[in-house]
Amino acid sequence: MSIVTVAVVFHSGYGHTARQAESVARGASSVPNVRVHLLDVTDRGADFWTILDSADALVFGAPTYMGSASAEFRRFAEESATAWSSQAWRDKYAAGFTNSAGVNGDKLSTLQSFVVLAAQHGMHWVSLGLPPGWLYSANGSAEDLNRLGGFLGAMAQSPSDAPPAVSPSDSDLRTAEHLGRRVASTVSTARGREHAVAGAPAEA
Ligand SMILES: Cc1cc2nc3c(=O)[nH]c(=O)nc-3n(C[C@H](O)[C@H](O)[C@H](O)COP(=O)(O)O)c2cc1C
Repeated sequence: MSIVTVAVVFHSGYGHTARQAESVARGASSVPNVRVHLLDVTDRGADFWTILDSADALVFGAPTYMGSASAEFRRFAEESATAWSSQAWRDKYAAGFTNSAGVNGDKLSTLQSFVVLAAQHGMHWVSLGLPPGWLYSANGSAEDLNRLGGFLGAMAQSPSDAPPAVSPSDSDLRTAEHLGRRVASTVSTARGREHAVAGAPAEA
């Protein structure tokens, strides 16, 4: 069984989205034969772009600032034009997550910007794959997975006066963990199929 690699590439100004990123990484790591890299766009090692170019999947994460991804993440996105020019990320898998203070907070706008970024790179988008929780049912609770009801990716909410030690909530972190697991499983299954097809005897 070959190893697949998932890179979680994120920005966090004050530490809340970093907790979400760690949860995504934990979920991806729970899938066998998966190697995970957790990469902060503002703290790059010399091999930052090499890791991204060689990963099977990239999970983009940023806080929602003024209705879209933070400027630091946008800088990274613009710098990825170099990878775009050589189509280095074509046919990789992509997914995304965001966190903001408002329950809505225009988080969808941030996730949509990640989808467009992935599409520009020719990547395959992996959705969250969870039904909406909480207020979607009279029996729902704030402890539900996907309590914020996103479909494109994992959403989290951190009240402005709550430190990262206590926010995002446990349910939002479990939702992020689910996303990481889903991306890693999706890539593992897809790469397994590709190997099976490559190894199959040619038809007569
Ligand atoms: C410049 C700035 C703009 C923000 N804009 C929004 C926003 O549009 N919607 C929202 O709900 N929260 C907004 N917030 C709140 C942050 O999204 C929230 O505090 C988040 O938890 C910060 O994540 P971080 O600790 O990873 O930076 C904004 C915060 C800052 C500093």
